[in-house]
This record gives sequence, C-alpha cells and structure tokens, in this order.
Amino acid sequence: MTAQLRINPRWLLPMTPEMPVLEQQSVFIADGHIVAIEDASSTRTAEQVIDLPDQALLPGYINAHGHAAMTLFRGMADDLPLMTWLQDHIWPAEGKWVDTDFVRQGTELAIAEMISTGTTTFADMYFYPQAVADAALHCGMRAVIFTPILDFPTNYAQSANDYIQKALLTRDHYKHQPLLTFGLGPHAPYTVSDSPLRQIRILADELDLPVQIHLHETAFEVEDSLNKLGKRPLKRLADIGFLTERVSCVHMTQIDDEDITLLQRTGASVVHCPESNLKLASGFCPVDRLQQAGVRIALGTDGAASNNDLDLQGEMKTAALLAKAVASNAAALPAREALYMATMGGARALGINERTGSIEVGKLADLQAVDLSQLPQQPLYDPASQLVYTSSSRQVRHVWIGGQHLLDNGRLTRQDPERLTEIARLWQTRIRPN
Ligand SMILES: CSC[C@H]1O[C@@H](n2cnc3c(O)ncnc32)[C@H](O)[C@@H]1O
Ligand SMILES: [Zn+2]
Repeated sequence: MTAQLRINPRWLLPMTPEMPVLEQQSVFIADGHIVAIEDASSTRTAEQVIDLPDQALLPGYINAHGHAAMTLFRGMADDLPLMTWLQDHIWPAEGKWVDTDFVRQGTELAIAEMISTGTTTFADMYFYPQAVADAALHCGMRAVIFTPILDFPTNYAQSANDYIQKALLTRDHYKHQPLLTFGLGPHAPYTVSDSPLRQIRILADELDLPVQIHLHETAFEVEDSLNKLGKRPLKRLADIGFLTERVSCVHMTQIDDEDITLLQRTGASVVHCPESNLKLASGFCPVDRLQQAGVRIALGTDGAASNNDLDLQGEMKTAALLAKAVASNAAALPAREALYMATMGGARALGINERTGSIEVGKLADLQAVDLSQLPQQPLYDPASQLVYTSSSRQVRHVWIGGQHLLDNGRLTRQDPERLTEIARLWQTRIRPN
C-alpha cells in the first residue's frame, strides 16, 4: 500500500516503553496515522518523501497543563508569590480584560509558540473554552480543554452549576472534532466546594471525561486546609470520592507519605510544572519519590503569566535538573525519563495515550523533527541527552499533527507570526498604555 508520506530521519525516538534511540528507520503516514515503521531499506512507496539526514524524529510534546490565553498577560506581574500574584494582579486583570476575543487571540499566540517548540497537544484550563476550541481548530492543534469550574462568579459564568452546564454544552458542540477532547477543570480545592466536586466525579464517570485540578501548589494551601478542615486537600478530595485515575493533580509541591499512598491507591496522576513553581516560589514537587512509588507524572508549563514561556523542552530540562537537586541524587530523572514525561507521561495523564504520545503503528501522526547538527548540539554522543539538556527547542524544524504539516522547515504553515505579534502589541497597549 502506498503511504501519503514517508519520513526518513537520522534518529527515531519512538518513546515506546524501552525508550530506544533507533537509526535507519522510516516512518510511513496515511490518513493522519502512522501506518508503518520499517527499515530505511524498505521498498514501500509514498506520495511524498521527506529526508531528514541530521534530524531526530520523536513524538510531539504534550503540554499537560496551562492557560493558553494568559500569553497576553506574559510579564505583566513578575516576581510575586502565588496568592499576591493571583489575587492582587491576575484576577483583577482577568475581570477587566478576559472575554471571547482575548481568549481566542491569546490562545492563537500560545499555539504558535507551542508548535514552534515541538508541542503537538496542549491541555488548557481557561474561561471561554469555546474560543480555545475555535483557536485550536483554526491552527490544526490538538487540545484537551478543561472547562474551568469555580464557586464564584467571573465574566464567564455565575455559579459552579453554571460553569458545569457550560462545560457540557461546549463538549456537545464540538463532539465530532477529532482534534479536541473535553474535560472538567475545578480550579483548586480552595475555590470549589464539596458539592460541585462530587458532581464532577459523577459526570466524569458517566461521560468518561478527564478532570484536572490545581492541588497542593503551596505549603500555605495545605496549612490553610489543615486549619479550616483538619485535613490536607488531597485527603479531603479522597474522602469525598473525587480522586480517580481520570484526575490529574497539577503542581503537588507538598507531599507526605499518606499523599503518596492516596495517589497510588486512586491512580490519580501529577502534572509537574517546575518553572511556574520556581518563579512563584511555590515549592518543589518530589519527582523522584513519586516515580519510585509508581505515580504517573506529566509535564506542564502552566500559563505564560507565571512561567513565562510555553516551551516544553525548557520545562523538561528544568524538571530534570530540579529532580536531581530535590533528591540530592544526580541519577534522578535522567534524560530519557524526562522525554517520556513530556510525551507518553502527558498522554497517559490526559487519557489520550491510546491515540498519541508515542510513534507506533496505529497511532496519530503527532510528530516533531529536531535538527541536531547545529553548534549548540555538538558534539553528539546521545540524541536523548541533546534533546533534554541543550536548547533543542530552537532547532525544531518540522511538526505534524494528525499528519498535517504545521511547521515546515521552521515556518508555521497556518499562522502568521507577524500578525500575532501585532495582535499581542495591541493587547499590551490596551492593558497597560505606555
Ligand atoms: C478558572 S480558569 C484558571 C484560573 O486559574 C488561574 N491560574 C493560573 N495559574 C494558576 C496557578 O498556578 N494556580 C492557581 N490558579 C492559577 C488563572 O488566572 C485563572 O483565573
Ligand atoms: Zn495553572
């Protein structure tokens, strides 16, 4: 059978369980899927052949947590701790500026940055999820969209029940879009009460939805819950039956032995956002301990207002370095495991691992090719090491999502960077006139 596309990379990192680095392999694509992986000598034909003699082909990264539209708040409130940042700066700005246009345009800006740096799926938790969905569809980007749920009113919705109804309507509206998956995003244990959390659990089970929540982001969050309720937030969630394997817990910088047992017992996963945690001085997620306990871990950037970029390769490097420092062990989170976290780890946490996250026959062609011939990658002993520990995201040359060629030799095929820059500048002058 003739494939539509044959890619001949120098190296292939399929991110299958043994995490091999292969050479002399060709990947064949048809109808958006990987249809064969064969030796480079294969005589199988394709309508188009792309030779990548200096490049590594690997799955696109999966950014497992973020607030894409917050790119428009990038650099607006730096060098502040979480609660000051959120309550005194971000929430007032969101109240003033966030509407459908803000989310649509901010999300398109975010998608351009993510595709250019090798991300092929992003998880999003933000207001106006239909604008996030429209932006993703327009750009050809895969997205897991968690409609936010809070107890209090915002520009977007009035009550927890209103957010939930909007989540269901949004999901219904886009149910035939293969690029999109919808879930429920209760913001945090300190902003959502037990009753909506119970309802979210029931709906997630009934409709098979992923759920994502900010959790144990700071020591203050845990202390506050101990003072008010006599238990840690994770224990409270476990006690009301909220925790299941559908749930991804974002941040988890505060972890004791009982927390680890709860994560193990329920199968809930952790989304590690090391750069946001460092910048807001929130704390350190003990990645090595979690891995040793068999807890599933994914990687996220969080929003550009607390990171301040959406570069998952940078996040991998930070995660690998931080894991070593936190564990006092240079062997903690080696390069291949960081790569796994940024690909299959994300896919598993978001419940999309049957479709994406690795290069295997039958899976979607969500791929990136990275040029490893450039100066910052020389000499080259181990492609996995170069991908994680050098600034390899600057060398991403090609990205395919569902077989669509969205980055072609470093050029975005569906988005215009100049137009996006102009839009970002317009928002900047509107938000903070000079
Ligand atoms: C309800 S939509 C998402 C909501 O979360 C806010 N947010 C962004 N980053 C963080 C974070 O690290 N912890 C808690 N909340 C965060 C965002 O501004 C929106 O209001
Ligand atoms: Zn967040």
